[in-house]
Amino acid sequence: FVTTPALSAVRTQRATALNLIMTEEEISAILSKANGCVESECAVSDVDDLIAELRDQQKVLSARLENIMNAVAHLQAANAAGDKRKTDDVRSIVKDMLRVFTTGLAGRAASRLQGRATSIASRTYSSTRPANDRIVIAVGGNALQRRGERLTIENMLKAAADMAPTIASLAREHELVLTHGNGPQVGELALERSAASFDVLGAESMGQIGYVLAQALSSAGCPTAPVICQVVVDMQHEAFRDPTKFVGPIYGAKEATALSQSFGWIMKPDGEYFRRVVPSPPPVEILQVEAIRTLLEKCPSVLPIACGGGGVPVSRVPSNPRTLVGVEAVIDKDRCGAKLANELDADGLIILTDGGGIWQNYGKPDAREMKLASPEYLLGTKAGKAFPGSMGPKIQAAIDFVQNSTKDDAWAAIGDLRDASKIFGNEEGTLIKKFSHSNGVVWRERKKVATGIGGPKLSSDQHKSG
Ligand SMILES: Nc1ncnc2c1ncn2[C@@H]1O[C@H](COP(=O)(O)OP(=O)(O)O)[C@@H](O)[C@H]1O
Ligand SMILES: NC(=O)OP(=O)(O)O
Repeated sequence: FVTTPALSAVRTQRATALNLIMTEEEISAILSKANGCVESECAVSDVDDLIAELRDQQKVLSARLENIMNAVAHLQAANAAGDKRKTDDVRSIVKDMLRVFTTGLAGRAASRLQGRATSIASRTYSSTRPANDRIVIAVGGNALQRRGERLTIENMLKAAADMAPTIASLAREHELVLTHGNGPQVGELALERSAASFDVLGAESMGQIGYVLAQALSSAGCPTAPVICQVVVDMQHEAFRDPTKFVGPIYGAKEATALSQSFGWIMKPDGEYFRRVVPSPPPVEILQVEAIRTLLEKCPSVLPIACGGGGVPVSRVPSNPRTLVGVEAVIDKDRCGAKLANELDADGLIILTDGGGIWQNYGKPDAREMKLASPEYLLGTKAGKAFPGSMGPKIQAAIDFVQNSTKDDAWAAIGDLRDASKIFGNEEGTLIKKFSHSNGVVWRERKKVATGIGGPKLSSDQHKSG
């Protein structure tokens, strides 16, 4: 922009083009500070004032630029479907983009208030949810590593790049915190360095995954701040006597016995194969929660990535509780995500997997998927207590979040990452919230057998060692 009074005449003639950059109000705020400075002695305080004004404007312009980049990413994604794209959806995105250009310049205060909520939003999926909910989204370690593929950084980057537009699109509409699993990755790191302890390996996996997600999300127009979180656990918890968390690859029976004898690993069956298990105590205290809250409140355009891998497990030394020590464990990221969501007073918790929602009689011919379930219903079925396989901790996390929330309409959802946008309208996945009719459960009509979407997870689909 130009900082001479002559600008206003030019501006009147080319109002539309210039208004896309700065409003009259914003330009005059800068001009008045600059003119005041030039007309006086340019005192230190005057220049400081001008600098502060310019910095403020710089932030506003960066946010606008980001909105435009988001619009481009969103339109590209919508247009990529070619002949199969839904024209109504594309039109709705373009309308939202127009709204950004016409209402997004209503002055600095409005722009700050709008934050991420109205930056650029496709509202195609939010018809049943108010925009700008505060939501914690948990993605599984398996979402970063497609089943059947080797766990390499290259494959992780590819999986993250596939996932990023979905998360970026939700982040434009809602106030998100992203958390992620680390089961496959932390197990792989443990294979490389068997002497390292799981707190350190956990922190390393968080750094690795946080970086990969940050890179992919940034390319999708969504700036992030990965935070390495420490999470206090109770060393007396029974989880230390009965390790349950699967980490790393699968092995055949002979290989598993040999590894157990060589390294003292505890191996448990996972389907027809075996996998290493480590203790997984519940999270008691998330030490960086205030930092995450501050990020949400002060930097609305930045998406915090927090409590990855359930956080680094630490315990307090009983004789000096300020002193922390690392713990040999891997916390479940869904349970930690639920705690994080409660502590941030979130509206929702979404747990994204590479399967569907919650199935009854999972993997059997008479399987059916829950569309809507109340926490009470889930607690009363084996789902809430001893649901087999990996779904148990997810269901428990959803129940914990909804029941511990101070909000009556708090909700949790479990579904496939690829269906993330449809989860909001309850078109896909399972929604968990308080309700009393229909005995606390509504079944999804159309899917009859859980052998396609949400079908049984075969161990042979998982990544193998090496
Ligand atoms: N009752 C069930 N309903 C749906 N999925 C189930 C059920 N029981 C086990 N699963 C399996 O759990 C998987 C999700 O768990 P997991 O792979 O551990 O998730 P993450 O993505 O967090 O690593 C689904 O893809 C599905 O194969
Ligand atoms: N820490 C954790 O729960 O990781 P996964 O989701 O990958 O199992």
